[in-house]
Amino acid sequence: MSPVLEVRGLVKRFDGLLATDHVDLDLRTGEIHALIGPNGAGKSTLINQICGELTHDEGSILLEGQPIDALTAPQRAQHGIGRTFQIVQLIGEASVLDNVALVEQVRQGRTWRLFDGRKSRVGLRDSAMERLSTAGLADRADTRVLDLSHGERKQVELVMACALRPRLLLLDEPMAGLGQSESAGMVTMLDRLRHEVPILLIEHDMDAVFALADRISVLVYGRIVATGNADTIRNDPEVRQAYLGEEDAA
Ligand SMILES: Nc1ncnc2c1ncn2[C@@H]1O[C@H](COP(=O)(O)OP(=O)(O)OP(=O)(O)O)[C@@H](O)[C@H]1O
Repeated sequence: MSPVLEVRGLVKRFDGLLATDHVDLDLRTGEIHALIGPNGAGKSTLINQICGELTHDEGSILLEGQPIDALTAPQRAQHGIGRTFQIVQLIGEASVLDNVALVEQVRQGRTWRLFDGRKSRVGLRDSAMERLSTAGLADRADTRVLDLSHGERKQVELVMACALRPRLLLLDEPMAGLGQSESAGMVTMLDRLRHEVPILLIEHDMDAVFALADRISVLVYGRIVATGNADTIRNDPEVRQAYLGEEDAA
């Protein structure tokens, strides 16, 4: 079975800088693949090329075996490349359940109206409630989004991104700005979601990365220097040197 996402020989140059240096990477069904690396290593640049916000100079990107190089960012989103925290916007005055139900409604191709009849409303709310239960957020269903904590909002955004049923999710630092218990909540939630949608995860929180990732790829100066499970990465000499180098510089 081909990987959900395959990046082959990707190159991105900014003037003289090689920001992406012949990167090969794949994302498989059911996995969380973390992309880590020091500041400026090229993680965001790589993710931006995958979702189509940046063009690449060389190489190819395949979604379920099909090249998507010629597709624009909106077209890639339509083909199932999902990315929080940009693709969905929360309606603060509405409940968590209604926010998720609205995304269900949009996915089902209905008009953007706050529910057009009791029957459809019940169906959409049932689907939304199921999603919230799977994510461990059922007890917040009736809470207004305005009344959620920052971490809970990020979790709801993630549920909404999943309600669009993407083929994969690109997550750029989902733990950023979260407190300790909120990070723990996000880790639990991502752990549950991996079976629903494969995730390419950029994250600086190494505890979260080591807790969640099936595989980890390490990017240094635009180049993947190692890919493997947590133990392989922890013991890789080039990785240790890259991170030690960063500590020395601090
Ligand atoms: N639009 C741009 N024009 C020129 N250089 C850029 C541009 N975007 C990024 N760069 C450079 O490309 C390199 C990689 O940047 P990028 O933001 O992808 O790294 P990163 O690994 O995501 O960093 P961080 O962890 O700090 O977010 C950096 O040297 C950065 O200065």
